[in-house]
Amino acid sequence: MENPHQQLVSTQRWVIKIGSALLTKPGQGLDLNRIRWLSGEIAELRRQGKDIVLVTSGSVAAGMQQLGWRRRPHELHRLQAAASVGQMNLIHAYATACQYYGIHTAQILLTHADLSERERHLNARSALQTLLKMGILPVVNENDAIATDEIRFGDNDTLAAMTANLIEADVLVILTDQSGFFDSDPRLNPQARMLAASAASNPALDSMAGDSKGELGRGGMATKLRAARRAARSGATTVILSGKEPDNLRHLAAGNPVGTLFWPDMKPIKARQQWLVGHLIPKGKLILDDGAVNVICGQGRSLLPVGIRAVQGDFSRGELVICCDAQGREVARGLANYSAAESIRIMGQPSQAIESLLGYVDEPELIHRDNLVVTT
Ligand SMILES: Nc1ncnc2c1ncn2[C@@H]1O[C@H](COP(=O)(O)OP(=O)(O)O)[C@@H](O)[C@H]1O
Ligand SMILES: N[C@@H](CCC(=O)OP(=O)(O)O)C(=O)O
Repeated sequence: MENPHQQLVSTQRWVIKIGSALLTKPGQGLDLNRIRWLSGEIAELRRQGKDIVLVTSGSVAAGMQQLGWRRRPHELHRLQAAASVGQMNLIHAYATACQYYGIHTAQILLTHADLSERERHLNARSALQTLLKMGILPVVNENDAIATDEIRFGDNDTLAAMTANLIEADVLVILTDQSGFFDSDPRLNPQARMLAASAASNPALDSMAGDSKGELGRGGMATKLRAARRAARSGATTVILSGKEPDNLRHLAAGNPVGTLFWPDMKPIKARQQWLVGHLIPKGKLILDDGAVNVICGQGRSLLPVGIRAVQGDFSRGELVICCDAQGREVARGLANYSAAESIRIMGQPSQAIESLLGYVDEPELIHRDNLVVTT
């Protein structure tokens, strides 16, 4: 591809994520100046006709400064307190900066649970779509005040990618403190070289992305790479870009080669299946024999109990499970028709035996093909 950035010129719907590393300095709260000029850049993209959803970090750092805390706390209840205090300031900073450009802003706070429950997922999507239609800039963050480990996105890279899936964005821009994605962590290796572009699924990228991060960041590059791959599932192109250089967003919109671009090279999955694999939390694992792997991956068939060799975890009927090959590599995800205890009793057996083994039969398949998504 000659200049893969060129394809961004004609794109319409962008999710832009602004990370903690960019917005805050340890102990100094929010960088209001940066919020102001980034808002100006976003205003310019909107003037060019793009629909923008902003995903922003910064609530914990802002709250820490207001509460006079010098170190990011580790205890969940103190993080929740800092985030609740800081979120007020964060949203106020964006609202004020955007008002200057005549832009109305709206706050959307999400937890993983909001996106994993189908009805709430659809509600979040329609809320974002309505705001975009009305010309309002949605400003999204994790609802840290109520997020426990069970329902946490964990880092805003994941939240931004899920938001991109949710609204089927064309582009996900991850603004951070580095100019792009390097072949090793530039914080640790001064010789590291930045990549201009890559296919999102390129396996060589895995060993390049370090998990080191700034004092206030959560994910490092590893979560950004995972976010790029997640966004690619709904067909989005991701760009990791420095949010420190004025005009970077404008350059990007003009098709200039700034940052590192990851183009989607996997087949896009339908909206419902995306929700299924991307938003639900897996509750267990099924280990399949080679025959079962071949028919579900190669022929798009349902998974029958006869192809199961082992069952792990504790899941109920209707919950998401990961399907792995005999080597433990994930090959698919899907909604189980039987609980973990029932699956153990019927594994390795033909479907006709389910009734005699359990005393009842719900479905002949352990996972029906409509509820099964191949993920390799
Ligand atoms: N391959 C890599 N290329 C660029 N940065 C990397 C890489 N591996 C690790 N990093 C680190 O990731 C950091 C950015 O992640 P993080 O601090 O979580 O930022 P943010 O708060 O913007 O999400 C960089 O400052 C850098 O040290
Ligand atoms: N929701 C948190 C942000 C989480 C976080 O730090 O994410 P990231 O910017 O990806 O490192 C906050 O607003 O402080």
